[in-house]
Amino acid sequence: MRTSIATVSLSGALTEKLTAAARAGFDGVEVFENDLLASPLTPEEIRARCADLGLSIDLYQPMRDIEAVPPDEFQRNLRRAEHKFRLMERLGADTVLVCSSVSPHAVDDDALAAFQLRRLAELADGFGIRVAYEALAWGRHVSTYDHAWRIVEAADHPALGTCLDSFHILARDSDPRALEGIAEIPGEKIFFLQLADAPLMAMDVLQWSRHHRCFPGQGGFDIAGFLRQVIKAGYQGPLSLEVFNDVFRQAEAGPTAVDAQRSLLVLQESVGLTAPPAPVVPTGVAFAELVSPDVEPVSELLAALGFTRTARHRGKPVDLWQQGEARVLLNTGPGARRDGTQLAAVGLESPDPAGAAKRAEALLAPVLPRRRTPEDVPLDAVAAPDGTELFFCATGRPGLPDWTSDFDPADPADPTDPAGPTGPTGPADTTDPTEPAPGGIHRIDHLALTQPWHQFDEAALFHRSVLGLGALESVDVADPYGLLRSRAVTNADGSVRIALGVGPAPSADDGDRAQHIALATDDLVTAARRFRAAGGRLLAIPANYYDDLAARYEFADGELETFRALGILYDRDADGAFRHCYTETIGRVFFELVQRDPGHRGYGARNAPVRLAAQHVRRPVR
Ligand SMILES: O=C(O)c1ccc(O)c(O)c1
Ligand SMILES: [Mg+2]
Repeated sequence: MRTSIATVSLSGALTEKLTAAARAGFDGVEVFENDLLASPLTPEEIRARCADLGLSIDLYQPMRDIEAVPPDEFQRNLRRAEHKFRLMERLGADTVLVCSSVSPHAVDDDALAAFQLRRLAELADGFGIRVAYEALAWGRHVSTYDHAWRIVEAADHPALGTCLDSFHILARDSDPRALEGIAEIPGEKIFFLQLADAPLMAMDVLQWSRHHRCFPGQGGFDIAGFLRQVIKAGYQGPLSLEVFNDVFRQAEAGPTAVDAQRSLLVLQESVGLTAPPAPVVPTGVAFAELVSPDVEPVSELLAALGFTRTARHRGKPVDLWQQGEARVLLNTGPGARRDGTQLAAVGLESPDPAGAAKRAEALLAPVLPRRRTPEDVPLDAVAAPDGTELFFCATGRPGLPDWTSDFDPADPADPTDPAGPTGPTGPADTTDPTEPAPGGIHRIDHLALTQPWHQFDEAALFHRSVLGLGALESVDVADPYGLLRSRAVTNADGSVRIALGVGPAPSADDGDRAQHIALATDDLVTAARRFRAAGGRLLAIPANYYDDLAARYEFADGELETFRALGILYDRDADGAFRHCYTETIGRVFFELVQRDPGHRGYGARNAPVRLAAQHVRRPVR
């Protein structure tokens, strides 16, 4: 179906909004009156700009407080409407949205509302304009779609139809049975369809609508179920996004428009209107790639964690550090000095790397060049919204490009290999790095990626739709200097877990942009002791935390004291326990050691405030 977006959904001046919408592939726009009023362009110039960009103006909106008013006031409303119809003629817009009245002068009289809307439609018809009547969820007398439709039906004029807005409908009643009436409306009388999702919240509906709408798939409403009813009705018009959102108002229009278009691509797929390449769900984490100008401290940290430097990239300053199935690439190339230490790329084990990249491309993810240099193995990779590069990997699978082919085993005898095979801390370790010692690390448990403040919802939708991961509920975590939101996306067996976070506020502070790599062990106490014995420093946790743990859970003799001594945090639910501890932070990055009971699906969210406070203690005061 055609796609459209309301200018109110994007930030910037009208021309910036239009450009962003066109670039993201929208077919049309709803011009919001305020955007037009504030524009230095004449209506004719706006019309021409839209035409140049290949955008139709699908709706002009809103017209307010028209119907069910005393006759003299209605006359003034008609005069106001006529002005707007002339404006729309100049603009080349043929449909106007009329919201149900919120005026204290409006009376509760459907017959009067129908009569006056019919008069308005007669006037509009003379200009070749159609009127789409929408029930605002907080309308004074008309607040439901079925009520608005009854009035439109009673008015019975070809230039009068209804506008369905998913927010107003689902915010009032999301029971699937309440939506069945939509399919009963003749499709040609649904003049317009506005789509918006929203997180489920208990708050005043007007505030909810004006500040918290989001794109389909980013909130808690069943937009697909709603859309199925609209399609059943026979609606033929555009799918138009109308999203009032405080974050999107501030964020750059270009990426927001892409996020918006992606939401519609996914929505259309979910109701069977389109069939893009299917998601190829990743089956594991092949590697995490750090870029760092600080090769020594990072190498020392990896070595203390029990990693062995097993290989080096043939063409680039990239080392592979390995332990069990956990692989960390340490890239000290040119980008490192510019960006400091950060997690720049993630290798995801993929059953079909090329298919995964096709899916990503179809959903507007930026596809990265397959080869960085002519010698490199061609790898499929895309950029996530935060810029993290996602490589679709086929590690050790014959017949498919294997990233490990770009690496040569580290050679202990090679005098040009300054770090030596185990890094600067020690001699060659002759044990097999794929066989972790007791208390060793088996694999990457999860990756935690802090998103730019305005891309949290986009990131969750991206990882779900592009990668086919499932999203858990978002959790709020108190940080001493603000609130952190976190939402995990995972595959079904938990072999890929990514915790997406967003920091308290826009800030240049590395701590607020922290990323971490959580490493799985079967024996955290031993792992923590070994790390310490190898010179590693664990994040110290306050004694108060352990007093609280003692109150909440029963521990075996001495266990709590051991946790206290090592800085081990503990959480438990019906699915088992989660034990974890943290290393110090280098640049944006720290490591977590995790011992997860098999059924446990959490990330220690309950402990996060304590961990965050402890990390702040170690950072300079602002
Ligand atoms: O919040 C509002 O006033 C408003 C205006 C126009 C709409 O289409 C809408 O859904 C809400
Ligand atoms: Mg609306």
